[in-house]
Amino acid sequence: MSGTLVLVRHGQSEWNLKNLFTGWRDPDLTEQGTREAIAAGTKLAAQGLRFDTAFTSSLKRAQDTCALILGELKQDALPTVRHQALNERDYGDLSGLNKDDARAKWGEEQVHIWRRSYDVPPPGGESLRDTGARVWPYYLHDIQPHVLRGETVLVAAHGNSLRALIMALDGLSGEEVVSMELGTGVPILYRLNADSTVASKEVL
Ligand SMILES: O=C(O)[C@H](O)COP(=O)(O)O
Repeated sequence: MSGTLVLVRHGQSEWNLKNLFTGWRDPDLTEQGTREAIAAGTKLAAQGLRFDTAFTSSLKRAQDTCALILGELKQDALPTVRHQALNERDYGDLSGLNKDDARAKWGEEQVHIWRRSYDVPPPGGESLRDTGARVWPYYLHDIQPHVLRGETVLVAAHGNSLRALIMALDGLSGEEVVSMELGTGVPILYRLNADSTVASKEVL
């Protein structure tokens, strides 16, 4: 057995609440989102976890989630690496649009394809495959080595950047990833084998 990898999608953001496509836009957490991040930290503390390293994106909602989790663990001073490779999928021209308005304009099915398919990008934005093409190399080069050294590593990021990472960790196909949904502030705990394969996965 090697180390532990904890993935957490940020808590509810102001734009999640307003039902807007967000992507690389940078809204704050809502009060509920703040509570969700703190609750994630409480759950991780109850597991007896202590982090050795933390990674987050260049966007506030993930950074604040990361800091709130570390605060719950009394690990506020833990150095945290921020990198845009972990940012949300770029929603391109959909960014800032209301999701229901988009469904009214382009149809339920088209919007679902843009939101959940593996390889169809929203107009001017990234497909999940495009997102994975930046997330996975960053994971392999910058994050995985810490886990393989036996560390406990936190990654606080976004719905689709984490879907891309989980797709690769779990070996899911492009069809299988369509039905994967990640809740805000729900920690997913992976233990890895020394050969980097997944030993266990638990949704907390
Ligand atoms: O960028 C966004 O709008 C959300 O963070 C994720 O949105 P989705 O669930 O529509 O992919």
